[in-house]
Amino acid sequence: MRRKLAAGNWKMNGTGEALTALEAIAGAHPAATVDLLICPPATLLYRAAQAVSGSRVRIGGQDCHAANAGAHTGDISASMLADAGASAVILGHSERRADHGETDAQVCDKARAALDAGLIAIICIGETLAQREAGQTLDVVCAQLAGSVPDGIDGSRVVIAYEPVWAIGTGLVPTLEQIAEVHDTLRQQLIGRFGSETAEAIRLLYGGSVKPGNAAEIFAVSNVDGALVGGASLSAADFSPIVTALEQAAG
Ligand SMILES: O=C[C@H](O)COP(=O)(O)O
Repeated sequence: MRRKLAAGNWKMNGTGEALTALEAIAGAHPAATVDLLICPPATLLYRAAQAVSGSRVRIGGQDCHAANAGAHTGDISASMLADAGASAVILGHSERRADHGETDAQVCDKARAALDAGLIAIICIGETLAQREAGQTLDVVCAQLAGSVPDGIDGSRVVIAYEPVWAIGTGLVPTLEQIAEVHDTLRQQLIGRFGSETAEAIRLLYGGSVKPGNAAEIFAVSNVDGALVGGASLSAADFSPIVTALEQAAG
C-alpha cells in the first residue's frame, strides 16, 4: 500500500523568517497519517531540517547535480543534500527544464545520483499548454517518464509528480478526468516497464495550483497519491488543509 505524500516546493522563496511557517506546518500535524515533505531553498536546508527535527515533516532539496563531487561551481550534490538533512529531492521540475535546459537524460542521471545517496527522487513531468491543445499530452508525459526514470529502481524511493506546465502558479487545473487519464496512463507505463510490484510502490503526485479548495476532489482521483504543492505550501494556513484533505482521502 502506497503511503500518501503531501510535498511542498518553496521554489526560490524564503529566508530565515520562513522557518516560522515551517514550524507552524510541523506543529499543525504532530501525528500525521500521511508523509509530509517541505522543499525549501538550499540556503535554508540545514536550518529547516533542524527546525522540524522530531516532527513528522521531512525536508527535501529542489535539485541536485548528477556527480557526487567535483568542479561544478554553484551546484550541489545529492550527498550534500543528505548531509544537510534532506531525505528527498525534486528533480526535473518544469522550471528547471525551462530555465536550465534540463533534458530527460540529465534528470535520469540526477535521479540515479539521488537514489545512490539514499534520497527519495521526486521526478517531475508535464505537458505545456501547446502540447495539451495539440493532443500530445500522453505522448509527452510517457516520453518524459521513459527518459527521466532510471532502470533498476526501488519503487518505494521514487515519486513521479505530474505537473501540467500550464497549471503551475496559474490557478488553472485540469479536469478530474484529465488528471485521471494521465495518472492511470503513467501507472500502466510503469507496470509495463518495471512490473507490478515495483510500479505499484511508486507514488504519483499531482501538482499545479493545488489549493485548500480543490485538494479533496483531486485526492479522490484514481492513482493520485498526493500532491506537489507550490504557492500553497508557503503558509500553514494554506498547506495544513491540504494535508488534512489528503489524510481524509487516505482513510
Ligand atoms: O512544484 C510545485 C508546482 O510547480 C506547483 O506550483 P503551484 O502549486 O504554485 O501551482
